[in-house]
Amino acid sequence: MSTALDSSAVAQAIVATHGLRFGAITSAPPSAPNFSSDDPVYRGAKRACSALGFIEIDAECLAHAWRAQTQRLSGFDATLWPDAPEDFGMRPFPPTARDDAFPPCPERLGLYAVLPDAQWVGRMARAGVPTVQLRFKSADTAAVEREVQAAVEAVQGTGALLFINDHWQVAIAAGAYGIHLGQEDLDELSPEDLARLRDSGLRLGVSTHGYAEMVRADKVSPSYIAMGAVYPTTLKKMATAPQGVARLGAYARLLRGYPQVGIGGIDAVRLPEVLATGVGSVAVVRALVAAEDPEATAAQWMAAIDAAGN
Ligand SMILES: Cc1ncc(COP(=O)(O)OP(=O)(O)O)c(N)n1
Ligand SMILES: Cc1nc(C(=O)O)sc1CCOP(=O)(O)O
Ligand SMILES: [Mg+2]
Repeated sequence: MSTALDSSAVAQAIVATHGLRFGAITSAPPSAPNFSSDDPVYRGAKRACSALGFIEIDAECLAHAWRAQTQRLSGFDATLWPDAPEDFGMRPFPPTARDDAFPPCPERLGLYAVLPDAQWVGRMARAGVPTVQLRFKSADTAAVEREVQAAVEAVQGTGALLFINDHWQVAIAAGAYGIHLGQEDLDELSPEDLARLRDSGLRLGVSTHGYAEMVRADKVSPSYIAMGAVYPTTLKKMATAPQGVARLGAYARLLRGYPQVGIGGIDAVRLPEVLATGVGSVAVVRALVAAEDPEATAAQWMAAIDAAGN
C-alpha cells in the first residue's frame, strides 16, 4: 500500500522507468515546490513528473492519478503510467453516454484543415478534406457574420464537416456543424451560455495543452478533444511548450472514448509519428495554406491518414 512506500523510491522508480520516453531533465528528481498531500506515492510522483518536465498543474494532476491508481490496484507499479479516466477524477467513460454530452462527431475526423477565411474553407472542402475549421480572427462583428455565413455556404454539397473557431453565437445562427473553443473561451462561458451551446445541437471541440486542461475539457463532455501543440508552431504564440509525441500518445490513451485531434507544427515528415499515437485526426494550418499545391498536398495527407488506418 502507498503508506508503506518511500516517496524518494517512488520518484526514482518513475523517472527510471519513463525518463527515456518523456525525456528526463535530471536522474535525481528535484523537490517539487508544492505538495497538497502527504501521501508518499503522490509526493514521489509529483517529484518525478516535475523532473520529467511536466508543468506544475500537470504534475499535480498526474501525482493524484498515480496515487489513485495505486489505491485502486492495491499496490504501486512504476511501469503503469496512469491512463484510466477514473484515476484522474473524470466521470465514467464513454462520455457520449453522459446526459450532458455534446452531440457525437465521427471518431476519426481525418485531415482537419484549420483555415483563415471562407474562401480557403471552400477550397479545401472541394478538395475533399473531411473536416474544416474557419479560424477567422476579427473583432468586426459584421465581418465575422459574413465570413461564417460564407463558410457555411462554401461547404454545402461537399460533405466536409465545418467547425467555427471562437464565434459560437454566430456559428449557431448560421447553422454550422460545430464549434471549436479554447480553454479561455470555455472560462468565459456562463452556465447559461453553456446550456445554450448544448441546446443548439452543434458539436463542440475543445483545445487542450496537458493533463489539467484535459480534465477541465472532459467536464463539459465535448464532441472531440484537440491536443497541442505537438511541435513548435510559428502560427501563434503558445503559453505552453510543445508536447511531443510521447506525451501525445499518453494523452491519447487517457482520452480513448473521445474523438482526438493532434495539432501544432505537424508537417509531412512528422505525420507518421503523430498517426502512430492513435489520434484519429491531425489538424494543420501552414502545411496546407503555405503549400505550393494545397489540393495535391491535401490528397497526399488524406491518403497517408487512410493508409495508417487513423
Ligand atoms: C483543432 C483545433 N485545435 C486547437 C485549436 C486552438 O484553438 P484555441 O485554443 O481557441 O486558439 P485559437 O485557434 O482561437 O487561437 C484550434 N483552433 N483548432
Ligand atoms: C491554432 C493552433 N492551436 C494550437 C494549439 O495547440 O492549441 S497549435 C495551432 C497552430 C497550428 O498551426 P500549424 O499547423 O501551422 O502549426
Ligand atoms: Mg479560439
